[in-house]
Amino acid sequence: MLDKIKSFFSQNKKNYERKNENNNQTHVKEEEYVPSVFETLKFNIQFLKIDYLNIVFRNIYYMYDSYVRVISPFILLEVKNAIIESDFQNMKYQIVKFMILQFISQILSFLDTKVNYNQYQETEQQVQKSILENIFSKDVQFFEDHKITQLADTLKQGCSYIANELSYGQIFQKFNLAITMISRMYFIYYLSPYLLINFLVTCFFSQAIIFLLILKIEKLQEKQSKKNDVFDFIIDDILNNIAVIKTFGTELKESNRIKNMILKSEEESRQINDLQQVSHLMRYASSEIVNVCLILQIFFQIGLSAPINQVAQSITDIFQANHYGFKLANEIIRLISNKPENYYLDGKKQAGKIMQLFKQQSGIPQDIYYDEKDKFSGEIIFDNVTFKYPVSKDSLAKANQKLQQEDKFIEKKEQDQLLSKEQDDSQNSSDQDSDLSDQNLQKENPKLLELNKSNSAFEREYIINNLSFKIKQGQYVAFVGKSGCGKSTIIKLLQRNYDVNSGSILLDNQNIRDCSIGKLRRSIGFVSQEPSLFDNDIEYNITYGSIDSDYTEEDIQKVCEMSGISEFVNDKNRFPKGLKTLVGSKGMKLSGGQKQRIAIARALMKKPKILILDEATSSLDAESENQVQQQIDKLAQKGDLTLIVVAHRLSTIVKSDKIFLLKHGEIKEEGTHQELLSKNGLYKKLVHHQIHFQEKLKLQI
Ligand SMILES: Nc1ncnc2c1ncn2[C@@H]1O[C@H](COP(=O)(O)OP(=O)(O)OP(=O)(O)O)[C@@H](O)[C@H]1O
Repeated sequence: MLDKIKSFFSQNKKNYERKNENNNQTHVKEEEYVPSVFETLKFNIQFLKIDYLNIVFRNIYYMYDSYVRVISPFILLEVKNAIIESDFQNMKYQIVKFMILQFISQILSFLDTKVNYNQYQETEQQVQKSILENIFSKDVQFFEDHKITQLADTLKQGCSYIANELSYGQIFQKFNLAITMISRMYFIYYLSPYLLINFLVTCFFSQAIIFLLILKIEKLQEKQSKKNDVFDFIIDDILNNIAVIKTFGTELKESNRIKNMILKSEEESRQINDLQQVSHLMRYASSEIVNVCLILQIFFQIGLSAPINQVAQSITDIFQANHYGFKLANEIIRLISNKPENYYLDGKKQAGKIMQLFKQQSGIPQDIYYDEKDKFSGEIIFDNVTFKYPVSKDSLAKANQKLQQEDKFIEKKEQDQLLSKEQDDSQNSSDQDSDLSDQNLQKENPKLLELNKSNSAFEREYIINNLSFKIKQGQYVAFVGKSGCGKSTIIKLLQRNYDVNSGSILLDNQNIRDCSIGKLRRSIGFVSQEPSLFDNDIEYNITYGSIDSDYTEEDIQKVCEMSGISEFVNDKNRFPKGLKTLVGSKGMKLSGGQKQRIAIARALMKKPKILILDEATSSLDAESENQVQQQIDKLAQKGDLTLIVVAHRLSTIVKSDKIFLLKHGEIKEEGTHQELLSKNGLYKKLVHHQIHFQEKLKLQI
């Protein structure tokens, strides 16, 4: 029988695996970390804010409640005996005692719910704050390795999980449940020790069968939850790229992709549902079987000598105990089984995700508290810098997934050979084989690549090679070069998004590795090619750059003039609300040029010492670009700001003090526009190329 059940499961498993072979997952999920119960407890406890009054109250309540639970069946038995013996005085006394005990219990229970709720909320807020601070402390590499939706998920679900685990209710309720279970068992023992033995044996036997079913359900649920993560990721990707989907008219393609995923997951849900129904049925049936066994025993052992109403009451109490007996049997079976990871699996996984988040140390320490006034003056030195991008976890996971698939393929080949040899015994061998392949996938594969270990599969090429240059304070410099030559990488290194592999970057002669990252970031104003705006009004976005709200109306007007915002925001027809106009999600209600100007204003509000414009005017039309350029030139003339411009359109940088021409991460030429032209080198070629291209365009028009 057991073999049949096993082979039914293994057949299902094989079908399931076969159906999933064609499911190409675009997103690779990190291995889940499942901590032990003790680890989880140790981790959770750090968030516990101890409120002694609260603990004392809850302790009293649960002690009292446990006492009532223990004593109640005995009082009711007393009442019955009093009725039988016609001792009405005692009967009245027992009934009043019982009612008072229950009444106090209800009042305490009401107060307890209130106290517990407050405790839960406080803990949840505390956990939220800690997780958020932890996320803020991560460096850029971390966010390249993690999906934002998954982080948001961890933040939301993790908080409620920990808060729930830590609410005193949970801790004491478990204690309370244990006392109740023991007291009920004692009551049955009090009636007859044989009754207790029968009760425990039948409970354990039925629970063992149900446990097997639950294991299967949990495994399926785990697989489904992994699929759901991929599904969430794809939905997120689709929504983020909705404009692309609309432009390419690929709605049907995407909806088919989702439909296929839903169909596959529906199949799994159906399997889970079927198994759950069987398990419910078994649970119900086993409970009834236990009851019948016990009733029979009562009639044959106690019933013959005891009055009928005492037997009836015993049966009622035993039915109640039945429920607790099942619980106890289930927990014990789970603990003694070799599958401890299935014990409170969901909760532990939640804890595991948060623990991983806390364990991962940020490569570059991120200090979020700093002195606003402490800024660099703006002198920059790159001294023999080399750099290559670190290997991302995603590419590592993808490579490892490939290795695992290769292993699985070899494994399958071996299995097929085995199967053809042992055709007679095919069901049993397929069962073992599928188990084997699953275990092999999970066990540590020595071939799997590890992060931070050099491996030819991941050798990245150097993007920056022995780069040295100096930018004086207040200088206006530009970086030019072909796409992919490393211009933006230099900017990222200057902001210490990544650490250099060798050499050093100095600001005011201080290595940026040795100074606070807060000071560095507050000294630099940065405008990227595609600025990201907050879903709020224009003013909020502009003033976002000012940390301590230390600005006046004039400051706002000044940066609006400088960045060319005044020009469009004063148009009362199109912007009736002026600076209070909402920009929409990601600034979608504004044109590319308008967004760009807001980003420039935001960077200027920060009062930086170094302003970096990375292709910042590329999305502006010729007229707007010219206007913004004039403002940039004015800023540069003032000389109190070091200005670094990355530009493709060379016309925008002719006025710069120095131009660096890059090729493969190396400076090939440097000097002013005129100096470089007279060199007759790469820069001149680039200029000629652009002039030629523009003239060609004009002719076509
Ligand atoms: N986060 C990253 N991880 C891995 N490689 C990267 C990353 N960012 C950029 N690269 C690679 O580094 C190289 C230099 O990129 P970079 O953005 O610095 O070029 P660029 O000169 O600014 O190009 P463009 O003018 O097109 O913006 C490119 O080959 C690019 O693919």
